[in-house]
Amino acid sequence: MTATDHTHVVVHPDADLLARATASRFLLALIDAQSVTSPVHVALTGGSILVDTLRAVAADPLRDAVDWTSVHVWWGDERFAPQGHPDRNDGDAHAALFSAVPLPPENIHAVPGPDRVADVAAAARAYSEELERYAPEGARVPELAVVLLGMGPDGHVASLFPGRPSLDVDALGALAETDSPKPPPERVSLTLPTLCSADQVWLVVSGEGKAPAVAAALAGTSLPESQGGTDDGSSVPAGRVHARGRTLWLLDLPATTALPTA
Ligand SMILES: O=C1O[C@H](COP(=O)(O)O)[C@@H](O)[C@H](O)[C@H]1O
Repeated sequence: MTATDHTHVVVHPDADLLARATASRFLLALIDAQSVTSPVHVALTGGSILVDTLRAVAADPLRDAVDWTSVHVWWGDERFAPQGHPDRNDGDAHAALFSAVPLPPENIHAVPGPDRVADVAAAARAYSEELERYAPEGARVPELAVVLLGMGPDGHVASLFPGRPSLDVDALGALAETDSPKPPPERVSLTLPTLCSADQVWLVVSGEGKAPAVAAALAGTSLPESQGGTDDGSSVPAGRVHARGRTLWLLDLPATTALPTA
């Protein structure tokens, strides 16, 4: 199903197939990107289906066709917690994937936690500086080949939540969220323009609980306040992410149940 010229919706029967198909698609995208450029920058986030996808990447034989030494991993968002804290997104990704592939530790760009910087604002500043260090001459952020995003039932992506001022930050880089409606409250997120600067953004969403947010995002509308939305007609955050190249919605069947039937 095609939603617009650059936004495409792909539906898989269940969450397991969604994770495995997304994993193979991701590995092919890396192999493809490596045929024309090096290094290749990607951004990951947390969330249940994303971790299952990373586990499927580790189990996919295609992983051996990737030159992991030229892959750089960034975080779409990270919770402001010390290294090794269970709240952090990077711990899950390490267990699911990084421990299984020859990705050099220096290519994994972790967001600093309270064990390394004074506060969440300093963490966001440090991450923006790190992004700029890897950006092409004159740019603020690296060229992200693929950004993998999960989505919350309220339509949030990375740590950009409905109705929060962080959604309107128009600078490239990272921002500090100090009052996330989903715990923990302090997080660092890539800004919306940074997500949209990627060549491809893939929104990977599973489960009926997220179906209303999928439908709202694809229609460009809000959710009711009772579902964590703003009820003001503006698009849920996920619906505001449009990649420079292709935006892919990768869904399982239950996540499509609120979409209008063709
Ligand atoms: O808080 C977060 O939530 C979203 C979605 O998580 P899920 O468990 O409902 O799939 C995630 O994508 C984001 O990175 C994370 O920090």
